[in-house]
Amino acid sequence: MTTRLRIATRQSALALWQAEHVAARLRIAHVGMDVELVPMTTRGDQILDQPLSLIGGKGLFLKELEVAMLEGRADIAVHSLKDVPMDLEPGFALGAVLERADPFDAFVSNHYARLNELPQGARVGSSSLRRQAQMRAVRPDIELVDLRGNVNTRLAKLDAGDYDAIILACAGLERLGLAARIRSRLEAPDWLPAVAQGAIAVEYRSGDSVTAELLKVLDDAETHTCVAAERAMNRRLHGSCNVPIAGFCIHAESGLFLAGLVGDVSNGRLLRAEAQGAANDPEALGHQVAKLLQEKGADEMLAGR
Ligand SMILES: NCc1[nH]cc(CCC(=O)O)c1CC(=O)O
Repeated sequence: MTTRLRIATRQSALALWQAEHVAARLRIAHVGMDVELVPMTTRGDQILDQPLSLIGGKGLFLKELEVAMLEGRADIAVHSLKDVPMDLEPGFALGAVLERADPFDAFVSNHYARLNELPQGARVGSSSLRRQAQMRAVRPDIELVDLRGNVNTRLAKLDAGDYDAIILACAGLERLGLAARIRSRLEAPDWLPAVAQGAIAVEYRSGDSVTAELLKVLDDAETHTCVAAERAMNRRLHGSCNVPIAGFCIHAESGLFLAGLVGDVSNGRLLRAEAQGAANDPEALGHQVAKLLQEKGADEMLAGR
């Protein structure tokens, strides 16, 4: 039996919380197992002065962790699934998707309780094209200002007075004990989250069947199914980094329900589509919603035409 499992993780407070959470779950599930964190810095963490889309996208947050697994310095890596590219590097797979936390975005401000209370021309910080496009759609008057860095850095910039409000994921704030910063939720169906937002995933070397077996206990089937539909939609719409795409799937009594959205940051135009599908084929539903969006012009919008 494997007695030791090492978890590669980024060193942001959120990443460490998530890795610790997975470690604690593994220790409970596999009594006597020695579970350790292997914290490391990624290129995505180092380059903070440029938009992610220009420096190589979300994969930058995974690379160093994958190298650690290849070199045998770690056995698994823990990620926010929304930061994981639609196609993993060859030789890697997701061994578990944990039960989803609050999937929605949070409106965070020291002066205003909700989006529609913001004065004309207020400054809102977010570097997410998805958040920017939806913001532009509901409030074309808002001045969108770039804001990168980890959750605490972004809150510090808000508190310094650089912004009237910022948009963050509820899940990240809750995990860091910062739920009190959530002034209101930006909820479906009006405002859609990033594909897989709120879900934590565990990556491993796909040949490592021993580790795969150990991870199974962490998997939440319902979350896994929903994020499979969302990620299938995103993959079909093409997976280039940080695109203005949102998607949210729920498991209703009658099956899966997926809502998708593609936006244009320059003018706040949004394309929306939704469909229902069978719970045993989330990919088919994802592809169906992607097709509906493409029929409305998603490809042209995403290509900037
Ligand atoms: N882009 C960074 C990131 N990746 C995952 C989360 C939140 C946690 C989650 O979605 O599981 C965040 C912070 C944010 O968007 O506010």
